[in-house]
Amino acid sequence: MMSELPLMNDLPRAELPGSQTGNPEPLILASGSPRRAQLLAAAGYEFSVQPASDSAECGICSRETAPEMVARLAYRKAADVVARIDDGLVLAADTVASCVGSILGKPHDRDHAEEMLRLLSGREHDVYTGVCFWSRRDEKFVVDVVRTRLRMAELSKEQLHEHLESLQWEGKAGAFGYQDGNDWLTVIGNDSESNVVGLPMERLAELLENFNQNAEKITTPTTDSIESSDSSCS
Ligand SMILES: Cc1cn([C@H]2C[C@H](O)[C@@H](COP(=O)(O)OP(=O)(O)OP(=O)(O)O)O2)c(=O)[nH]c1=O
Repeated sequence: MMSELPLMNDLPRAELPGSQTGNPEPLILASGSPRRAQLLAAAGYEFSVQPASDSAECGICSRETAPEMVARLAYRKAADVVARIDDGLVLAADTVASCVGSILGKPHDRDHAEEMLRLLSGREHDVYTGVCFWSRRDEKFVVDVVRTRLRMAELSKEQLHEHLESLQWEGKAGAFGYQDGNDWLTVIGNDSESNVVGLPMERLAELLENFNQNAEKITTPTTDSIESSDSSCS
C-alpha cells in the first residue's frame, strides 16, 4: 500500500498564493489519478478534484521530447479545467517514462505493458512529470517539469509474469508503480520519489511559494499556448 511507503512521509506543503491576505483561491486538482490526490492529501493540502476531459491528453508528436510533452499536456489539462470554473487555482500534471529514446505513457493492454517492461528491464530510465498551476482569478500560469532517474533490475521470466498477472501496471506510465514496493525498482540518488508517482511535491511547494513572481500572464486563453511546433502533432 502506498500509505506505508516512506515517500508519503514528511511531504512538503506551502501556503497557497493569497493566504497572507486571507483570500487564497481554492485549490482544484485537475486529475483523475488517485495517486495524485493521495499525495496532495498526505502533504496536508485542501483541494477539490475536477479531472480534465480525455481530449486534453491527446497527441504524441514525433519530434517532441518527453519533457516537452509532459509540459504541453499538463498545460492542456489545466486549461481544460480552467475553462469550466469561475475561481480556483488549478493544478494539472502529466507523467511519462522515457527509456532509450522511447516515451512510455500508460499501456493500452497487457501486451503493451509487457513490451514496456521488456524495454525497461535491466536499464536505467527517466520519469518526467510536467506540472501546471493556473490561477483563474489572476489569469496567470506556471509550468515546470521534474525528472527522476530510476533503475529497473533485470526482470526474470517469473517476475515479469507475476507483475503482468497482478494488473498493477494498469493506468501507470511505463507499466510500473514505484509506490507498489517492488524491490526491482529503485530511484537513483536523491531524485524525487513522489515525482515518479505523479506529483513532484518538493517542486510544487517551491512553485506555490514563488507563484506571484514567476507566473506568466495568459495572453491567449486557449489550449495552444504550449503546443509543440511540430506540425505532425495531433
Ligand atoms: C511511473 C509511475 C506512474 N504512475 C501513474 C501516475 C499517473 O496516474 C499515471 C500517468 O498518467 P497521466 O496521464 O499522467 O495521469 P492520469 O491519466 O492517471 O490522470 P490525469 O490525466 O487525470 O491527471 O501513471 C504511478 O502511479 N506510479 C509510477 O511509478
